[in-house]
Amino acid sequence: MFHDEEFPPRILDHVMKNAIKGDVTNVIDVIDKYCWSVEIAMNVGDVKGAILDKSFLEASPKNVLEIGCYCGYSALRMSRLLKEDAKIFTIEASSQYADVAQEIISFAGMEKKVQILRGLSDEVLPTIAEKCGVRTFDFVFIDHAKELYKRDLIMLENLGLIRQGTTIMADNVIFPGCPDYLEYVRNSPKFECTNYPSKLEYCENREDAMEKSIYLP
Ligand SMILES: C[S@@+](CC[C@H](N)C(=O)[O-])C[C@H]1O[C@@H](n2cnc3c(N)ncnc32)[C@H](O)[C@@H]1O
Ligand SMILES: [Mg+2]
Repeated sequence: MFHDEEFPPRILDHVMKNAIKGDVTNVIDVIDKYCWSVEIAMNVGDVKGAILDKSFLEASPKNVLEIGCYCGYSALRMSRLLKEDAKIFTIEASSQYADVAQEIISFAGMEKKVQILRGLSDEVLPTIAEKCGVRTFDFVFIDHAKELYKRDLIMLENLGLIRQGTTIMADNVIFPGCPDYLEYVRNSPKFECTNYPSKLEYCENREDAMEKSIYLP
C-alpha cells in the first residue's frame, strides 16, 4: 500500500497539471485531495499535518531537519510556517523520490527554503553540520524507516546536532510503529514526551499517533 514506486511520478504529474505554480498552500491542498480521493501515499497528510504545524509554530525554529523527504509534502507544510531567516534540510535516500521532491518544491516556489540532502541518514548526518553550516537543529521531524528512528535519534545526540530544548516530532509511532524508539524516549530522563493520538494518513479508521520529545539533557 505504501511503497508503490510509481506514486511519486504520478503525483508530480498531477501537481504540475492541477496546482497553481508558486502557491505552496494550493500545492499541499492538491496533493491532499488526490491522496484522499484517488490513492493513499505515505505523506504525513492533512490530519497529522495539523499536529505537526502546531508543534512547529510553538518551536518557532530557525534550523529544521527532516529525515525522510519522500515527495516533499511535509517539508512544504513546514516551509509555509518558516521564519524569514530559517531553513529546512531534508534527507532522502531514494534519488528517484528526491528528484520528484525537488521538482514539487521548486514548483511551489520553496526551493530557497528547503534543501534536499540525498543519501542514507547515517551517511548524511555525520557531515551535515559542516556541509549545511548549522551547529544544532531546533526542530527535527523523523519520518523515515521506522526501525531506524531510535538509531538516528541517538546519532543526533552523539553528534551534538540537537540542543537543550530541541523539539523532535516522530510520525507513525503506532502504525507502522516504532516501539523501540518510544521505549527509548519515554524512559530517558533526557526527553520530555507528549503523545498525539490521530489516524493514519488519508485513513479514517486506522489508529496512528505522533510523539513529541523535547530534548532536555
Ligand atoms: C514516510 S516517507 C516520508 C514522508 C514525508 N516526510 C512526508 O510526510 O511527506 C519515508 C521516506 O524516507 C526515506 N528513507 C527510508 N529510509 C531512509 C534512510 N535511512 N535515510 C534517508 N531516507 C530514508 C524513504 O525513501 C521515503 O521516501
Ligand atoms: Mg509518516
